[in-house]
Amino acid sequence: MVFRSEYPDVPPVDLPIHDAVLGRAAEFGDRPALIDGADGTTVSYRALDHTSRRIAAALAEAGVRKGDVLALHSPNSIAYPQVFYGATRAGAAVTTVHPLATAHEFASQLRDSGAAWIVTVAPLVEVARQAAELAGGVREVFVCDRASGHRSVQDMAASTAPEPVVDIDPGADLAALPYSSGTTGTPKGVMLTHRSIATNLVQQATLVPAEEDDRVLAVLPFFHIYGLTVLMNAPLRHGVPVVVLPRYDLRQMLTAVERYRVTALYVAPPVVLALAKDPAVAGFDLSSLRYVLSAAAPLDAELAAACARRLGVPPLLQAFGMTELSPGSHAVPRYATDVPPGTVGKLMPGTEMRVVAPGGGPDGEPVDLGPGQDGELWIRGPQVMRGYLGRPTDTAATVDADGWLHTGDIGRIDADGWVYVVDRIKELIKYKGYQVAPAELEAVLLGHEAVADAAVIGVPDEAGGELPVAYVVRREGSRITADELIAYVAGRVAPYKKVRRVEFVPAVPRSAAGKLLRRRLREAGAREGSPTSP
Ligand SMILES: CC(C)(COP(=O)(O)OP(=O)(O)OC[C@H]1O[C@@H](n2cnc3c(N)ncnc32)[C@H](O)[C@@H]1OP(=O)(O)O)[C@@H](O)C(=O)NCCC(=O)NCCSC(=O)/C=C/c1ccc(O)cc1
Repeated sequence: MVFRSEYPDVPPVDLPIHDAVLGRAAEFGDRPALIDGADGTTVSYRALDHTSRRIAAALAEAGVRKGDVLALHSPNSIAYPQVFYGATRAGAAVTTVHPLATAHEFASQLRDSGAAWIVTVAPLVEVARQAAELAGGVREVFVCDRASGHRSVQDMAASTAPEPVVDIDPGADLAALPYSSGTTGTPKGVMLTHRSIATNLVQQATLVPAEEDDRVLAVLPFFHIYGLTVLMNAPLRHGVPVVVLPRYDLRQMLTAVERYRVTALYVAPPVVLALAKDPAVAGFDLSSLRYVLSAAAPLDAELAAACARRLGVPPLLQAFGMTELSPGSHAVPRYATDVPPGTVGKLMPGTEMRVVAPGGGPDGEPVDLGPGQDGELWIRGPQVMRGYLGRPTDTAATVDADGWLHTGDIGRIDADGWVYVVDRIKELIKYKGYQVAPAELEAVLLGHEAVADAAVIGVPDEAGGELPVAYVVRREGSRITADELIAYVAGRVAPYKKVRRVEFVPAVPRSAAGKLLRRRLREAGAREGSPTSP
């Protein structure tokens, strides 16, 4: 049984992403496109369009060619979109890098993506240099600000080189190459074409349209597809100013909402928790807010209601998607009334969904379920990724021959077309809306000489959503402590991936073939209530 969107189809947007987003920049002219939420520096639409063209010219002169991959390694800033569209105009695909990635993590991404160019910022330039050295193949490291020995994007924006003429095929050429763990394993490059991202903008805007006088706050990171598309591409396409913050800090966020009269807040559940409960919220004038949308991780319905009540905004909107969906497949319509609590919304236009029984029928064939029944959500539409870069087996395991993306999430649809996500079959841990791949942490733990075996699972946590917890089998004779192992892992991974607790066990569950059975650990934990209490 295939569920179809109730909205009229949208035609695919066959434009390069910079044209899809900045096509009306001249019309928007001097209107602010980007406002630095910390110091108020403003970039107009005209200036954004102009600088992105000049940066493209300078990148082309430096040697960037169509098909190259450029790694963008920076917290949110008003330079970020300028570099992004500059790179795509030069024909490059942008692989976005977490600013807190370790040099090793960054080097893996550089190697895997084949990136030849890096754009970073002065505080991170050392890590970028190390990563480039480890990976090899990087031709130049640029900076958005200033760092000696590196060309600055600020100077490149004044380049007099000719703007490159690049023939982009929107349906085939990649605009972005974010990394996602998908349903299993370690991070993989998600191939998103110009067309998949641009079309998803239209799909999304059908349900959550921008108003002429909206102001969006970009506090979530641009390096994730949520930030890149919903906070950067989407508002800029409609002439809406984006107030940019470098990182999440509750007071700084509230100050920016008050000062710049922000109307739309796009967040993840940990921010909803703070908005609902933190005493600081009461000290700010947040009356400009018209709506709050939460995505990236499951949101508790009562928490959502408490947040809306406190802020005096309509019930919180949710959206659902994943990096592999450019990123959206469902959203609660901005102006809908009578929205049932807890729903992630309705199918976006041009999007189909199946709800499939996990495990399938007797021969493993998919068994479709009807409304009200819980199953794995399968999605098909123009927003589905082209695949994982260089990984045909992983791609085939995620997007089947008929184009259905198997999300790894369990959900259901009700008789009115509202969709709910209730569980997850993929083994990925979601910490504050960030993906943490258990296999990656297990590999780090197994690299320690005192560790004979290890398994990592997520356990529920109010503030983080889920916390990565490790079950470790010590080598005979070893007396290593939990704290020592926690510190060992923390020294080797980005902070959001830290193992938060370690339990020593005699063995971790494995199948006869040696496959780790993480689900067994989770089930054991659920039976005991608190599997990991110290
Ligand atoms: C704003 C959050 C929610 C909370 O921020 P935070 O509490 O400051 O923590 P961080 O997560 O930034 O940092 C992790 C840790 O690193 C630490 N950290 C911080 N900066 C430092 C430092 N410079 N040195 C060292 N340590 C540090 C920080 O203190 C923290 O430590 P700890 O408190 O122990 O966890 C942040 O986690 C966040 O942005 N999460 C969202 C991630 C995200 O965008 N995911 C999207 C994936 S794509 C997706 O789901 C798509 C959805 C979608 C679907 C459909 C649609 O239509 C639209 C969208």
